[in-house]
Amino acid sequence: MTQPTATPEARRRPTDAAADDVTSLGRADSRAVRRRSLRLLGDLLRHHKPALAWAALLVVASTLGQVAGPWLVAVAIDRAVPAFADGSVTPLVLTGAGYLVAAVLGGVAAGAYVRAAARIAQAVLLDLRRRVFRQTQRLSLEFHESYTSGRIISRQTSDLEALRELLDGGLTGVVSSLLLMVFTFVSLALLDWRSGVVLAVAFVPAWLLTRWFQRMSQRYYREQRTASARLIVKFVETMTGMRAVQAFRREPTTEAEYRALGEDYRDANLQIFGVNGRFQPGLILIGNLTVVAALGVGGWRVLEGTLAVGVLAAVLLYCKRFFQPVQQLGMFYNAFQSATAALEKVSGLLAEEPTVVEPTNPVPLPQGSARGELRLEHVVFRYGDGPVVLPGLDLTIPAGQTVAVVGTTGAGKSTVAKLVTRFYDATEGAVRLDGIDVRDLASADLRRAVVMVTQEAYLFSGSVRENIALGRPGATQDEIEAAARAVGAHEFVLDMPDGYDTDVNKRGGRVSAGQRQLLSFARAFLADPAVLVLDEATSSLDMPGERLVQRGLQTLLADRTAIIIAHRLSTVAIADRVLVMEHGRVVEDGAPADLIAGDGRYAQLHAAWQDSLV
Ligand SMILES: Nc1ncnc2c1ncn2[C@@H]1O[C@H](COP(=O)(O)OP(=O)(O)OP(=O)(O)O)[C@@H](O)[C@H]1O
Repeated sequence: MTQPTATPEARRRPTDAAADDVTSLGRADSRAVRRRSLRLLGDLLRHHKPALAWAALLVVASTLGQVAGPWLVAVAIDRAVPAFADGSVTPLVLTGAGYLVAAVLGGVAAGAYVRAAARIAQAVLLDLRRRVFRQTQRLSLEFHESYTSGRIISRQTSDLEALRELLDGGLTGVVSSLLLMVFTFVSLALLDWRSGVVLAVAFVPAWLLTRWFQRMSQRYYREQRTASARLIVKFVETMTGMRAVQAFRREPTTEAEYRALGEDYRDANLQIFGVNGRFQPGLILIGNLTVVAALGVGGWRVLEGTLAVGVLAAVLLYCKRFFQPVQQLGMFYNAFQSATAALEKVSGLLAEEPTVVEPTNPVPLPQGSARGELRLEHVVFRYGDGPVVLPGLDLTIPAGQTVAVVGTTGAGKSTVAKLVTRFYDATEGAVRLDGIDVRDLASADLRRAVVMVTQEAYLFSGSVRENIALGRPGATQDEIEAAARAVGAHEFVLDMPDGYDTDVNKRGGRVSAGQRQLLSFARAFLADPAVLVLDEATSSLDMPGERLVQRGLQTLLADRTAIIIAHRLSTVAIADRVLVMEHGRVVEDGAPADLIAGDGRYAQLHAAWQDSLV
């Protein structure tokens, strides 16, 4: 029943988000990344088949309208004008009318095509935006602890923006340009195959130049996107850590780092322009040389009398037109490259699998709710393929017991909290709630039974009421107030400008660290879990604040299993049992009074703490 835990090897997928910052991929990886991007694109477009077919019809119609022009010019010069000279006006009127109809229909179809393509593009972008957001919420904490928020922001912003730019105009242009080239070539070959050969020969250097451009710009676009992501990451990191930056006078260093990253980004952009600067004129040159060659060969044949003047005119128009879309294609190719690189990154993010997986056949809790007995059975744990943090932990916490976990920093206390709350899965062994492996519990059941209150006590934008109600959506005002009263938050909430309706992000709605803590206690009280995990919950409080919180805490902990990870030994006093951890092992385990009476680690810690109070 238990889900197999992913091995570190299985978790490392070089083509996925882990390889995000790599700019030059090997051939196989590059192909895998491309396949993944195309799969995503195919999946996104799957729902738009009728609309795509309609857009394809429109673009074909508009291209036919465009390539009909030179053909009609040839007919007009070679047939209609001589016929007119002979007194017959009908051929000239018909070709003129045909030209007009082709031009109008081509224009109308082109307009309709742009609108149809834009509708598809916008729908695809909305879908992608939602997928990225849903995926980032779905992924486990392990992912978020390594894939920084800055990188996710750059997926949601600059990468989706690059895709938007392509889909908004570029792609429509690429499709119609390609089609125009193919149709132009076919029309030319049908009209005069020898000129078709001239064009085909000229296409070889153009194709080689385009391949070179593709290769170079692909590399530089990858570099550009990576440089842009790094820039965003640095910016977000500095902004979120502004207090630390200012407190430690890191401004000059961060500025220098940011400047260096900005220069990398500039250089990456310059490289792209360098490649462009060679590609565009190269193509123009090839295009003009082709026109010269077609004119030379065609002119000779006209003089020989083997080619009609009208056909030569059409040939020249076709040759000129053939290279126009190639140039356009080159320009769109930039947007295309940028978007491909973005799609590669976004598809990498979307291909990530949560490391904490929902069981396929969840085991229900007996009687629908948990009692709260926790058992860690020979739990071995390491983060990814890092060093072993917990070498083998056996621990039983009976339902209703309050356990304080203390120990040196880095001993593995928070790790135990993350395993009990199943933000991570044990590498070996099992964590059981009421005898059931937490990996077999539906996450809804687990989250209802086990609630974690962290030091940051995060408040979402919205009112105080909404923030408390997060504990139990649908709770009544009375229940919310009762929860706030129970933990001692009611009074200060009433003192706020709009009481429970105060917006926590508006002026006057700002709360202190201790008050925020109490609000998160109220939230947890309302959730009424069987097991409560408090990670460093009291460490940021001053003494009076702490006393207030201490009282709230006692109410909160009554009748439920609790694990408190605390640096403040005053919190430990309310615990039934203390665990002292060191290097991932429990080195002492007993009632606080018993441990203080002894001469172990906790007795020393306690004595040192008491000394610090006087
Ligand atoms: N997300 C992570 N990725 C990799 N290693 C981690 C991660 N979180 C913690 N560690 C490592 O695991 C070990 C235990 O960390 P943990 O946070 O559990 O310690 P702790 O006892 O809670 O420490 P503190 O009291 O300082 O919070 C440390 O060596 C730490 O470097």
